[in-house]
Formats: sequence, C-alpha cells, structure tokens
Amino acid sequence: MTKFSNLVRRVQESTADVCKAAQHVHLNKKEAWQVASAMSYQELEHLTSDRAFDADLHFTDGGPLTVLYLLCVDSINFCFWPQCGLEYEHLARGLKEALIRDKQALDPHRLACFDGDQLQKLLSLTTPMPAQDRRAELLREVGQQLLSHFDGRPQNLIAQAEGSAVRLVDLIANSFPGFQDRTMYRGREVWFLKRAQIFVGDVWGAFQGQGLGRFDDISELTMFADYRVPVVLRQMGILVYSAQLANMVDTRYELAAESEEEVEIRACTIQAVEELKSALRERSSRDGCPVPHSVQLDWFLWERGERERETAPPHHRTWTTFY
Ligand SMILES: Nc1nc2c(c(CN[C@H]3C=C[C@H](O)[C@@H]3O)cn2[C@@H]2O[C@H](COP(=O)(O)O)[C@@H](O)[C@H]2O)c(=O)[nH]1
Repeated sequence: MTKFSNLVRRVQESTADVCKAAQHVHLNKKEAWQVASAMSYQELEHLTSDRAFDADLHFTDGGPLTVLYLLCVDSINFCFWPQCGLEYEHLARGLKEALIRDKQALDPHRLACFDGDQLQKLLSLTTPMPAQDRRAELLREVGQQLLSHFDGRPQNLIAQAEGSAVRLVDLIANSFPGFQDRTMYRGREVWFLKRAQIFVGDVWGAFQGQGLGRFDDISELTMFADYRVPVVLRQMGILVYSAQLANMVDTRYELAAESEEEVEIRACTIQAVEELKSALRERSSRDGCPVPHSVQLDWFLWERGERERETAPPHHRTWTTFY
C-alpha cells in the first residue's frame, strides 16, 4: 500500500504560500467577502444540495464501469482551447458513446481485462483532439496501472481509499504518473492535482455521495485549477491581474507552463475559492446560510464560466496536460 502523504493538504499549503508571494496576481479578499455576502440563501441551498453531476452528458451505470469511465475522462481532461469549438463535453460524450458502442465493454465480467490497448481504442472512436498521441499514452497508462496495481478492477482502487477522498487523491497521484500535477515556484514545490481531484469529485457526483462515491471527507478537496474558473473570478473582481499579465491574457499571448504567471493564476484561483468558503462560514455563523464544499463552489463557478464563455474575456492560454 503506497504511503499516505495527504497531498491535498500539500495543495492547500503550497498554493497559499504562492498566493502570499504572488507578484502578477492579487487575491482581493474584500471582494470575495462581498460576493459571498451577496449570494442568495436559495442559491446556497441549491449549491449544497446539488452534486452538479451531468448524468446525461456522462456514462453512468451505477457500477465500477462508471469509475473506469471517469478515470479515462479525467486522465485526458485538459487543453481543449487550441481546437476551435472543442469543449469538455465533446470528450465526455465521445468516450460515453465509444463505451456504449463497444458492447463487450459493458460486460462487467470483462471489466478486469480492460487493458491499455482497449482504452486506447476508445480514444480512436472519439472526436480527434489536440495532442491525440499524448492522450492515447495517458489512457494506456490508466489501463496498465489499473492492471498492475488494482487487478484491473476500478472498485479495488475505490476500496483502497477506505471512504476517504483525500486518500483516493493520494492513490491516483501515486499510481498514475500522468495525474501528478505539480511544479516548482521560486525553488519550492507547488501542488495542484487538478485532474486527480476532479476525478474524485466526479465519482462523488456520479454516485450522489453513496456506494462507490461515498467519501467522509469530500469537504477537504480544493477547487480544480483549470482555465475557465479564473475568468469568472477575475470578472467578479476577486482575482486582479497586473497590467502586464492582463495584457498577455487579453491578447491571447500563451503563458509558458510552470511560468510564475501561470502558477500564480492557478494558486490564487484555489485560494480565492477557499476565501469564498471562509467568508460563507463566517456569514453562516450569523444567518445560518448553507456552506458549500469547494467542489460545489467549483461547479457553480465553472458552469457559470461555461455559460458565459462566448461573451467573457479570454482565459489564459497555457499548453499543458494538467488542465
Ligand atoms: N474547475 C473545473 N474545471 C472543469 C470542470 C469540468 C467538467 N466538469 C463536469 C464534470 C462533472 C460535472 O457534470 C461537471 O459539470 C471540466 N473542467 C475543465 O475546464 C476546462 C474546459 O473548459 P471548456 O474548454 O470550456 O470545455 C478544462 O480545463 C477542463 O479540464 C469542472 O467541473 N470544474
């Protein structure tokens, strides 16, 4: 059993350090508290009751094949923007249709032999995406590592987490190298684990927090540091970019992966959602309003970003396999 290292805590702590030291991005905490106080009670009730999992878009069959499907989706859930018109939904729906077409895959007894080749074949049945070869390698890794560490059974992966979302993130990051979303910032390690955490959030959502999706500590997860949510937080005035960074982002200049600018955007995005949650906790002590998990705040912000993507300012552009 891989040593438990609580990588989610490393995400919390390392991104808080980056946010404090950031030169190109400012987290306006006062604005975050304003936004939190302006959220309606009804909105918060909906947020906290909703696991925001889109069951029409995704494959769900109530069993381990759903876990495997989500592991495949989230192993290649990154960088759609270079291909005009391509969105996350095309990936989710494409893999769902490929799985349903591959009738044999639906035989639960066959699940254990879902190896790298089968998973890679699924990709060839979906919409071509940027870096198709890299995505095929990442899918192959899912098949290989699932076979070598978990007897090819996704339910074994879930069982080893023993009902802990944090342990499951650790297992994913330690068992599937492609999910190890971390970098260096001014000589110190920074962790984001966006796809590992979104996988756990998706399993929790797909199973409505029950059975294979039951986690006692889902509240520990951070938001998922992608390129859509920072746009919404910037529009709210919670994230403020330096004039130079604002110009780079607004003119669609590509930010290098692991550059200070990119790392600061991702770290401050995570900390902005934590600040919103702190503000809502404080408000709740006064008016008893429901307090969403970071996962639920994330979905609220992401789906708002999706709705407004045609009219919103540009998101930052970084070529990466992490988000
Ligand atoms: N923070 C955050 N980022 C998310 C998601 C999702 C999908 N969530 C669904 C899954 C289950 C529920 O039904 C959710 O609705 C994708 N992404 C990221 O966004 C970017 C894609 O954007 P665009 O090019 O516009 O499709 C890309 O980095 C992708 O990895 C999320 O929930 N939170």
